[in-house]
Amino acid sequence: MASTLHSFANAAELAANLADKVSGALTAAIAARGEASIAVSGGSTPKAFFQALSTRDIDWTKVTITLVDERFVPADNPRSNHLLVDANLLQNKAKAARFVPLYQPAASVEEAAKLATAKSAEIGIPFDVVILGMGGDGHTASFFPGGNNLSVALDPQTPRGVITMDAEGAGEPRLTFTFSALEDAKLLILHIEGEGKKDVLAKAKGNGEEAEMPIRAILRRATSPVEIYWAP
Ligand SMILES: O=C1O[C@H](COP(=O)(O)O)[C@@H](O)[C@H](O)[C@H]1O
Repeated sequence: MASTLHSFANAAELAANLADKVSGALTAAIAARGEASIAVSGGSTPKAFFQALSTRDIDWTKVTITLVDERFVPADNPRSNHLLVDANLLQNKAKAARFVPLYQPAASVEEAAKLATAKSAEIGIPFDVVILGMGGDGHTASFFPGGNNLSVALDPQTPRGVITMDAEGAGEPRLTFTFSALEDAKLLILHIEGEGKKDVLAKAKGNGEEAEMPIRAILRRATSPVEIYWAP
């Protein structure tokens, strides 16, 4: 599917424009179905966008928020994506939203993935909005190059749900939605910032294996168009 690049002068401008775009999509979903869903990424990039979105005038009581991926750490761990969402998105008007975490306090990450799959199955499909990030190694969600479960994660036949991922570049064991759960979002965004990530994106758009740069799976095979939001 095609991708479109939206470039902004700076991160603040990007955050405001992306918050407007997402707010419009969530509001339209609520008008059409009475509810809306959004899966967001963690990492360092989305903070300003989360803060902008949290102030938007949406009927947040009808919005379910989840994560595209998470570390297998509890929500009070500084590396938790849940913590980032709590501190920056589940604030202001967005405090009224429902949050479905991927981390579950289970004995193993495999057990947590099963529990997260069951809990997230209650969210309507496809997601109304998915916001992906991208690492400098070309990973997105927790689709890491060299990941032990990468081929399963990227296989379009793998059912929607949450699976585990171990990879050298990942730090902790990870929980991630599968490609099949993310690729058909009604609004599919790739949010990246910095010249370095623009270079990584250009490389990902070139020839090469998906396993080498898993973002390629999204750029090449997502059934929804990919809206790329970039600022220096
Ligand atoms: O590990 C992760 O990293 C990516 C990118 O993070 P960033 O710090 O470079 O913005 C993120 O999209 C993913 O959700 C997160 O778990």
